[in-house]
Amino acid sequence: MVDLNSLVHDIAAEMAAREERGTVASYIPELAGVDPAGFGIAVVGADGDTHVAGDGDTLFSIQSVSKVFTLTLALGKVGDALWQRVGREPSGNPFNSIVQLEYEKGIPRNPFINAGAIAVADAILAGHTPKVALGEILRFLHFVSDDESIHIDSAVARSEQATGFRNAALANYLRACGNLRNPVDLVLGVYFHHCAIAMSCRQLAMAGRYLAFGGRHPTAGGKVISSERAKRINALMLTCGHYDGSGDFAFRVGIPAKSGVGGGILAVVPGKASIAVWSPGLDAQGNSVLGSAALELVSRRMNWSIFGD
Ligand SMILES: NC(=O)CC[C@H](N)C(=O)O
Repeated sequence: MVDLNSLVHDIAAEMAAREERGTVASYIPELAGVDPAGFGIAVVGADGDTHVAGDGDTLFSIQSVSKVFTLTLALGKVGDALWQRVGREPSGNPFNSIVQLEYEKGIPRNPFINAGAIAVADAILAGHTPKVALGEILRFLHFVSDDESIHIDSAVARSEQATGFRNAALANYLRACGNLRNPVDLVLGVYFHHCAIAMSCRQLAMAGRYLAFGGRHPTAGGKVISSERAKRINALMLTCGHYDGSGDFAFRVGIPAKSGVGGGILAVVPGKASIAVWSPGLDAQGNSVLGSAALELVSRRMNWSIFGD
């Protein structure tokens, strides 16, 4: 049996020595200054044991990883009706692509590309103020991670709000197609702020437990969501969680996971573990280079690919 604690420490040491680290996202000015040397990992197992190594307690911008949590909330609010406004297919296009949205008449391919997540933010906003909607998102994260300290990094939110012209284009196009019910600027405000939530690998791995363990909240008891819904969110993470890199990630790692341009990845091994990794250097698809490499090692050493031993 592989000792998980030594494995995460071995991986952190190996990643610290790697030279090929990718490029830090610079299109959000506030993220451009993040040190590419960072690497963190945290694994929470079915027994509740937590293993953390490297910079696993360093806060980073979770960016698109937040879309897993907003999807969970939106499904809780509107149920399967959400699928009339957002699809469930991999996009095969960059996360901020505009072309497909016009071809497909304002119905985003899936809830994890930007257009889909903006429609999801609209479903959560649903006539509330952005402040109330964001409070709900944060409360959910506090609950699932057992950690009340999780907050929004307002400098990152402001930075993206000032430069997020592509996202504004996507939101306006959704609105033009009747797939946005609230004012564009309010929906974008919710979207930019939930992307700007700061978390550590430890907090993120804790937050992912409900997806790894059949919708259950391991410490509070009871269900966060049904096991059916957890299964389906995991399926979307596998097929769409890494944008146009999702196929390659499934091939190499074989675990449902969601990435963000802050360099974080939340990975869910059903029944076995919730894992978070972070390293800010990205590949051409906007996915963490070392984060993916670390998950590939974990998957191989633990035999955790969902596709077999
Ligand atoms: N892939 C990502 O993490 C993108 C999220 C980022 N906030 C954006 O909208 O561009």
